[in-house]
Amino acid sequence: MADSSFNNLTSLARALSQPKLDLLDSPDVGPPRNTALHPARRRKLSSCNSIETIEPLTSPTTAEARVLVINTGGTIGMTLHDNVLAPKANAFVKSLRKLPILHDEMYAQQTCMYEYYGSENSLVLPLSKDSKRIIYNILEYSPLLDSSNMTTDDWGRIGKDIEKNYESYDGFVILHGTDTMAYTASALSFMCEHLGKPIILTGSQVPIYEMRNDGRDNLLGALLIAGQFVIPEVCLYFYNKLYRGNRVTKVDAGSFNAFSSPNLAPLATAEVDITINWDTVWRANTTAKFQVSTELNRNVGLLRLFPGITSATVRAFLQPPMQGVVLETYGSGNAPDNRPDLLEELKKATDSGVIIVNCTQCLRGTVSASYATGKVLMDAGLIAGGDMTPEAALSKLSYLLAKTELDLDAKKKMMGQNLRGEMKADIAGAKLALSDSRFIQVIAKSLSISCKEELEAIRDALTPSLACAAAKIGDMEALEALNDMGSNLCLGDYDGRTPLHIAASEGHLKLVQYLLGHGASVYAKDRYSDTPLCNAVRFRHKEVVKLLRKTGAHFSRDELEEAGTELCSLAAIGDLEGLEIWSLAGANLNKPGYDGQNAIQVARAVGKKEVVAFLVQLMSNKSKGVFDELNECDEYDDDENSEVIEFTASPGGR
Ligand SMILES: NC(=O)C[C@H](N)C(=O)O
Repeated sequence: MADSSFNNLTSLARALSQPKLDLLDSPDVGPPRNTALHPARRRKLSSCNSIETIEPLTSPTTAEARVLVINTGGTIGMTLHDNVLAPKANAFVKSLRKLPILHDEMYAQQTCMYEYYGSENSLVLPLSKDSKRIIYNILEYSPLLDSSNMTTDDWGRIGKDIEKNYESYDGFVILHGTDTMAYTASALSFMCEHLGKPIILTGSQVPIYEMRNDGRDNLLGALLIAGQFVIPEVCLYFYNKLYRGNRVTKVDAGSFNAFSSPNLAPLATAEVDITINWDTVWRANTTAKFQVSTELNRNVGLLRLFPGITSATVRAFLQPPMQGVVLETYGSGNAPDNRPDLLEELKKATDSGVIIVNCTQCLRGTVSASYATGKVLMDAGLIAGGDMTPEAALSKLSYLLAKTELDLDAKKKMMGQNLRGEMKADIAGAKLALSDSRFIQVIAKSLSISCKEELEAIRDALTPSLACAAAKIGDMEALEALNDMGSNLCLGDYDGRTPLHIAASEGHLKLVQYLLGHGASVYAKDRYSDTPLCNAVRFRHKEVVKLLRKTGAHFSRDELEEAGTELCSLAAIGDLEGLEIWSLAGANLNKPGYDGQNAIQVARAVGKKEVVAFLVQLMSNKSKGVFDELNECDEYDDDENSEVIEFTASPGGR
């Protein structure tokens, strides 16, 4: 095992022995820019009357992040009517505006936030510990629902709204009642394909309007995580913990600590600090774009076994139009093996094409075929649901059964596979243990370290820089070795620059592809708020830009605003390559610059006919949809390192 770990020290040595270490002399490291307010906002700001008279509220290192909050209802926004709790419309935003921990009115006024983002539903958190401002917009549904009233249509509505707003926000928070939150979280985790940004469901047990409540903390924690960390998962945040959404279940109706994730440790804990368990975070490992599949099949159900259940009950439950059932069995997936009447009903249903998944009634643990009483269910054609929660198994069935492009066998196969971290992956696919790595062994020995936590701390301290060094020189072997020893290839260096930023800056297409296939995020921002796409554009790597765009990378609203001025400058100097790459990256060629003229007008004004012709050609190609061959992926697909994985992914980018 040790041979395949990081024993290829030549590549490490190569990476480390570069005369000048990558980031220090990297051309993309410039003086810190003022990311507090983008120039477009600053321009607006200068037109605000009050600006001369106020103290600046932002430091040069403050960055802003944007989060969309979708308020679907739930106790968090309820009030008492006739002695029972029910949702109250149009009250939530007004109430938050009066809470200083959830809204900084002074910042909003002084930075002209409302002029830029709209005044009705925009709010901003106070400055975070990491000097970030999280601006959030609340989209309130009508009617607001107690989550007991929600259906699959409501899940579809949430999915569509996320898809519609995906490029405008860094993360999403869904306010939702707790009663069916685990179902919605599970369903969204499957519906959101190739997800690259955090979607966090939260709510509360006591309305936010009451003096003692858990709603404020839950909302604040969810906003801080959604705005500050690229966790590309559908999560659930409650009582200081962030969970994977498809691993949770509601376990307590009367406690603030209402949810449990029995088979998976939390993804993050919010204590003195917010600590992310990056090793557990699930990554799409894909070069495909985010999309939401809102088609769900409603002919699914949950059937809980109990001693003495009659075959008539089972038969009635399995009648058409039923197409998929989660059978909640005893212990490690057991059912009576002395009840041929029951087993026959199950077998008849699976033979006729109903998918039946075996999940345990126990809160913790997995189904296995260790008992004769478990094996009979396999023989009856049931699919082992591993350690999935019934909520996850049900919504997975609903999602897969709606996929018209899959035949029954493919659906059955995928039911037993891990698609979004909802069940434990195959042991056979497990990677090296950390302590198997020779590189880590050598360091641990020289530092007299033996415990796992210290080993992990060393790995996490060293490997981001090593991975960036490898990315700088295009050393694929070193990256693979780092990946094999369990390193998280999405972590950034001291400037928050990830290996993907570096590979994109250097134009190492193969490495960019490898990193995207191993959990790297196109949405990672360095301390200057630059993404890998910004870097690839800046250093003119056309193929990298295409691949990043294909994976869903996009400019921010501010960057798109600024693009007009950049395009005008490029047009004025006749830089055709620059114009093409900005266009490839998604810039609107018609966008005016600071003086109101667009690139074509500037080119005409300075007499650059070839630029005018080039821009006209680019625009007409773009409008015909043939412009950038973004959908032509042969170039990437036939590469043996390419992993365009449609549905599966893995934790920690491995
Ligand atoms: N705590 C809550 O949110 C419970 C409420 N009945 C709901 O699920 O909407």
